[in-house]
Amino acid sequence: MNENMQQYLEKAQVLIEALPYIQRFNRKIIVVKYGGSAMVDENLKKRVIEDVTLLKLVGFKPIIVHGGGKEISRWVGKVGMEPHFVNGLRVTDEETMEVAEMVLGKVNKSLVQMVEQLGVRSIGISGKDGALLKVEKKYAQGEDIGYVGEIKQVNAEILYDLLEKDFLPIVCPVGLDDAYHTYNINADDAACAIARAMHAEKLAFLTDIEGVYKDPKDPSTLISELCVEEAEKLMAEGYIGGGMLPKLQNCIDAIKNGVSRVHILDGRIPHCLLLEIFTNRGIGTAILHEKESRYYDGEQ
Ligand SMILES: Nc1ncnc2c1ncn2[C@@H]1O[C@H](COP(=O)(O)OP(=O)(O)O)[C@@H](O)[C@H]1O
Ligand SMILES: CC(=O)N[C@@H](CCC(=O)OP(=O)(O)O)C(=O)O
Repeated sequence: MNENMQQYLEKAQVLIEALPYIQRFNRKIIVVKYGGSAMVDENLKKRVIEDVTLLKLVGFKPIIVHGGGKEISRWVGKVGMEPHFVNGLRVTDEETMEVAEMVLGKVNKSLVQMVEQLGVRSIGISGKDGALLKVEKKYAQGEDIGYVGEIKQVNAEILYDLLEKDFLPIVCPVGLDDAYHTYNINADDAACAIARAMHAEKLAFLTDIEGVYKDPKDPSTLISELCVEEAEKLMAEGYIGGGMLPKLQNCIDAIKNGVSRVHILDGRIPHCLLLEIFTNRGIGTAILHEKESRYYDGEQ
């Protein structure tokens, strides 16, 4: 066999290895939370969008829920204000809300544009559209943090309709309360609530860190599997900080409420989503109901 033929066979082997995973996730809903921290590099952004588009084209039903926290902070700074967070949630006064909605809207349409460019039909909506995300005011440990919303209802039929018509929905985390005021929603909260309401098979958080660390300053402490009990213990003991707090809290919530597989992945690794879904390479941190192997052989 010549060298060329050998290379072709290796490529075919890679493709055929994806078959059990394609069978397993065929027509299944996968919610991808695309964090603002992993959006800063345009090339990586393109890779992420290519991955999600590929998932759509091979028969999965992906939904993107995006953030944009870093970009919001940049613009908040530009208008002369200081960003403030309590437990990973942005303190959102009226002016901050205005900036956040503008920035998130822009991020939303830029992602739609990239998906459309790859030939897949996409619709970008905020939680206001069709009252997708109904909220009530959220407090951070009793503290008033302004227009921050806690999701109390997801009108999932809008997303089912979009999926039915073969669109790739892209959701931005802004919602309405009963009095039709605008609220800022942490994108991890939005992704989790949507995954629960849509009975998603998988929820993947793409962020800018390898996964959950016991000590973020020590790379050898990366945790590849975390059951709910261990995750709750890590949070209670103060090992988790910043934006990882709402993320991990939402991972636990999703797992407890019927989402089968929840992962925190490093969006800085090109094609991390494909690697996680189509191989058993085990990247990032998998959150599990209880201790089990994160791998499956594709025949379950
Ligand atoms: N124990 C921990 N393990 C991993 N990351 C942590 C931990 N504690 C705090 N973090 C921080 O959480 C950040 C991820 O949250 P965030 O910046 O909000 O990302 P995203 O924009 O993707 O939601 C990491 O970059 C890291 O600085
Ligand atoms: C209430 C709250 O914190 N809202 C977030 C919404 C965006 C977000 O969550 O973006 P990332 O996923 O990139 O962090 C914020 O204003 O930053």
